[in-house]
Amino acid sequence: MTAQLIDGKAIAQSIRKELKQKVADRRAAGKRLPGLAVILVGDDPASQVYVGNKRKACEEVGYVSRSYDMPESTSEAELLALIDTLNNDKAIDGILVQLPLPEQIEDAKVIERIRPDKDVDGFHPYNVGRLAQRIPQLRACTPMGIMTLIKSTGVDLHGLDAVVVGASNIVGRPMTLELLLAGCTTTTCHRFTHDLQEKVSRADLLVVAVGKPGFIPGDWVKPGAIVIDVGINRLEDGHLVGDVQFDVAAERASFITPVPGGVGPMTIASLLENTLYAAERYHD
Ligand SMILES: Nc1nc(=O)c2c([nH]1)NC[C@@H]1CN(c3ccc(C(=O)N[C@@H](CCC(=O)O)C(=O)O)cc3)C=[N+]21
Ligand SMILES: [Mg+2]
Repeated sequence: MTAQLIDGKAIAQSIRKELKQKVADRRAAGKRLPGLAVILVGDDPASQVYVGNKRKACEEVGYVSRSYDMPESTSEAELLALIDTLNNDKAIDGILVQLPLPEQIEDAKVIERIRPDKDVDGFHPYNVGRLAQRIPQLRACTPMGIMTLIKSTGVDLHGLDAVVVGASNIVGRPMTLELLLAGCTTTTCHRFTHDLQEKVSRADLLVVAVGKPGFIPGDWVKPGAIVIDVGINRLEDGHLVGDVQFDVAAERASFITPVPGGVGPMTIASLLENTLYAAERYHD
């Protein structure tokens, strides 16, 4: 392998260490602990793993972590009522509603009900709009964590051709906005894109978030490119793999993220950063 691994697990760990110190400083100054409410509706096993990791990370850094587990049958009105309560709760700086939600609940309605100053996922149209207008406040966690990973390489991003594969509201779109803000020339690819290989193979910086194991063949990667793999796909044998064919891509890339231990832990680190930001900027 010629690429350098970007160790998301280690970088996330060092962010948590810094946050833990900041929480200790707050405590010493007689300030309140940051508080995060994590809501899980239903019993999707992957969601349970992610939410468990978020709650654990919260406790590690010393935040108040409140958990709400609601049944699959929860109505939209019941979930909105809980959000209203948490919106008015002075001990809560951030509210995270784990996606996907059961089909009787409209995601957009729930996201828009969360007060923008408690939207630590950065999914509310207010916060997305702030990023689009290059005055970000709370930023979507996965793209924010990826920017931290990319910055750790020390590579100057100005003028790089960046290609994002995937255009979801939670990763692809805000990712493109982040890269644009950082000075890249951005291309966003999606299900209607013609000649994906041609786009991917001219990327100096490639971010893939499609959720299909090995979707991008390694030999599409431009020699020297930075490759960020957001996919977390569990194979039948229990193995986790990304959206990029890792072994071949790692022979060509300059830097590459592993799966697991790349983007996933950074998503959680960014959530914790956002929660402290919300406390300090909006609620102190
Ligand atoms: N409202 C909301 N906010 C989210 O941020 C959100 C969400 N909904 N729904 C689902 C996605 C996915 N996501 C992950 C978080 C941590 C890992 C993570 O910890 N990954 C570990 C491995 C985890 C494993 O073993 O499966 C790693 O990559 O090393 C992965 C994925 C947050 N998401
Ligand atoms: Mg992720």
